[in-house]
Amino acid sequence: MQDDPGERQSESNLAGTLGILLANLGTPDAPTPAAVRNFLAEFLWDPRVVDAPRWLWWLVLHGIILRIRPVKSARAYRLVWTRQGSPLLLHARALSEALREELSGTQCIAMNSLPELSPAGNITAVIPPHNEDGAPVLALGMSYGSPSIPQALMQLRNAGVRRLIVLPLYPQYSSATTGSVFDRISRELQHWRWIPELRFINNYHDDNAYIDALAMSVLDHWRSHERTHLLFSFHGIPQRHSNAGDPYERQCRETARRVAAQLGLSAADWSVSFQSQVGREAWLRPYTDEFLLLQARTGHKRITVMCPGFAADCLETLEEIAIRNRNAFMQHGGEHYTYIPALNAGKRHALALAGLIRRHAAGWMTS
Ligand SMILES: C=CC1=C(C)c2cc3[nH]c(cc4nc(cc5[nH]c(cc1n2)c(C)c5CCC(=O)O)C(CCC(=O)O)=C4C)c(C)c3C=C
Ligand SMILES: [Fe+2]
Ligand SMILES: [Fe+2]
Repeated sequence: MQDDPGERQSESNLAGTLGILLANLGTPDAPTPAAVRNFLAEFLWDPRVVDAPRWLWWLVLHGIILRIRPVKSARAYRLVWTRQGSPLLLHARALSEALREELSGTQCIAMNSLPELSPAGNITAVIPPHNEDGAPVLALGMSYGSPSIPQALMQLRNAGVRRLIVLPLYPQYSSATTGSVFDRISRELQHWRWIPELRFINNYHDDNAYIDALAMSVLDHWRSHERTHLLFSFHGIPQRHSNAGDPYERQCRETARRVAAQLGLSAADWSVSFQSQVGREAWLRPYTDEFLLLQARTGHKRITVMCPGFAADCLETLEEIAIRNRNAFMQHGGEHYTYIPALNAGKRHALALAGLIRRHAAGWMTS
């Protein structure tokens, strides 16, 4: 059990700062086989990601996968790696900064001024907590690799956070991603003496401002690129997860439907597909790579692709969609292929996430 600095704080600090934990998947520390191996060993051992029987999976993972995949994946990572490191981490850090900026005019309501606690029933009293301007404190934590979720939680705890909103940067809920964030947090909090108040954002697949930001990013793109058939490509999950009640596929399709409706597209103008499948079992269909080859040969030879499930560009969008699938599409008869970047640290994205946080902080914040 870890002692909590909060326990040693004065009465006035019981007000407690509001903390925001932005969570994402994680990425290797370097585009090398050794670093990718470390990352994959942690990631692929998570039973939410691969739910095969443990002893069998341990043998397959360590005996086969971790001997082959790190070399292949490191090669792919090298194609998108930047001077400042992994694109996923760079974009997530920039988004976190943009969100901090967006929330900087917002103040926490002190715990002891909540309506039910205030004798006067007055909720306007605002006591600035530890950070100077009273704005929430943000930390970025990854489910695998670093900065880790435990590191982010520690940062928030050291800043005096007593109320915590967790925002997994996955617009569509899936057990493999959002569920893993929850597991990682609850595992860490088992060691804390004083657990903070906690709100967990489950998904935001149909949030108006998120849909709006996506639709505007398409329009922005089409201002300087040809307007073509629009493909919404989402990361896949095993079909089995979907059959067992994971709402992911339904939420992906709803996001796409809402964006298409906002753009005024007819049914023939857009499609949905699922990318990045791993292993031999059936994943959600249609597969993005197969769908694109079919289009290149006999369907829409001019295509625009976006990946609304990725809050930040990463290996799966930059290497798989913008490079690998593009090359295959063009080599098999395709004529035009462009990729619309993820929302990343864009103003509309930060605004959408800030709105989401404000709504989930009802009673905890004032603007
Ligand atoms: C093996 C099972 C996997 C499941 C299930 C899965 C679901 C899933 N993943 C994301 C988002 C990302 N995945 C990323 C990389 C990645 N994913 C898998 C496997 C599964 N993903 C692997 C093995 C890898 C590593 C790269 C590789 O070797 O191909 C990333 C990018 C990380 C980066 O460093 O850039 C993201 C983001 C979602 C949203 C999802 C389910 C909905
Ligand atoms: Fe993945
Ligand atoms: Fe991949």
